[in-house]
Amino acid sequence: MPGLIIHPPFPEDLPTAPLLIIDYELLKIGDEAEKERLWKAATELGFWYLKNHGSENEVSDMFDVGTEIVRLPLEEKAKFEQGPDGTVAGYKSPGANVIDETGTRDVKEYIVIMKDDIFAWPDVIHRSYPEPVNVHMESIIRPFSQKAIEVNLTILSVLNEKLALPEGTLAEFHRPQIQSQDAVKFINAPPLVRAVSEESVITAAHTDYGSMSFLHNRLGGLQIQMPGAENWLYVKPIPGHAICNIGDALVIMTAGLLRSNIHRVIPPPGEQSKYERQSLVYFTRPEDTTILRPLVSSPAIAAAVSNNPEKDWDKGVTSQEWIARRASARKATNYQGVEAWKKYTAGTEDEAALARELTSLA
Ligand SMILES: O=C(O)CCC(=O)C(=O)O
Ligand SMILES: [Fe+2]
Repeated sequence: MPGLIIHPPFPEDLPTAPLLIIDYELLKIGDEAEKERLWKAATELGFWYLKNHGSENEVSDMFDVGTEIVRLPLEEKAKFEQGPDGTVAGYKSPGANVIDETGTRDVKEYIVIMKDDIFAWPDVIHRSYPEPVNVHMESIIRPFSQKAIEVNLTILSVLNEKLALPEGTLAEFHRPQIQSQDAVKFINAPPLVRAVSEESVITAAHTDYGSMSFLHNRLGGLQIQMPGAENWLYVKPIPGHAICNIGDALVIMTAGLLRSNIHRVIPPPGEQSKYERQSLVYFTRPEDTTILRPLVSSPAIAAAVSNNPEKDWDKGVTSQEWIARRASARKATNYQGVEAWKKYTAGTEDEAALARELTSLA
């Protein structure tokens, strides 16, 4: 039973990133002080821990499902390979993605199950999946997704209020029943001893593509750069706590008021490196046809736009196009050298400086 593995603890002597711990129960009852702390976390760092999220059992079951999938023979998993066209749905085999500008291939594998397929099942909207997905769809994958959507939409509603957007504005762009690139992702990376060298990253530095990510990991390895700093700090996993972060779509929609922080994954530290590293994310992303541009019905966002006329926040692409560009540029088969890698994998990381300037004014 994968769930029974006892991992060594995260080393005590490593510097870690000071993420705020936000209490989901308090957010749900509308606690003003907690909403203010969420706003601080979302604007200053874009990353925070979430406790009392009420999905621990669903998360644990999802780790078991994910493990069952990655244990299938590679030939079986390969039938569901994502392909190079920018779709995020399906299986990604080890080596199918690039982790740096020189074209180094990755060692991790992952399976991405789309929200639209989860709720339409047994009908297929985007694609089909390995058999364990069908077996556990109704009993595990759908209940987990429901909880994750509830958490992410609750957070979006607090941010909507803090941004002084007309009520329900962010919710209108994230209706669960409308097609989007929302997805559950389960990632599996081999132990250091087998295939990963200490220098090699598991996941290249990136910002997330969408709106809100609800992440669960058990071993260290996730790292972030604090605003303005070049060095990487570990985000220490805390049992029962999710890690939440903002993605590019919300940076663009808020003209930089919210922050999508750069992060990467390296092999787990110390004794933990001897173990397989698994993680689970639910990505909430705007509906596919949403055009990424600032929501100027918020006075604060309108001011952020007009105070920075040189900044072109109107990306002229839909959410789906934004995601497809970034996802396809990471495929090893699409790798075209350093310049193309930089250009096509780019997210909103360059807007971070502006976001900082604006939040310090707020
Ligand atoms: O595995 C992790 O802890 C983080 C994964 C991640 O950043 C991602 O998949 O976007
Ligand atoms: Fe990420």
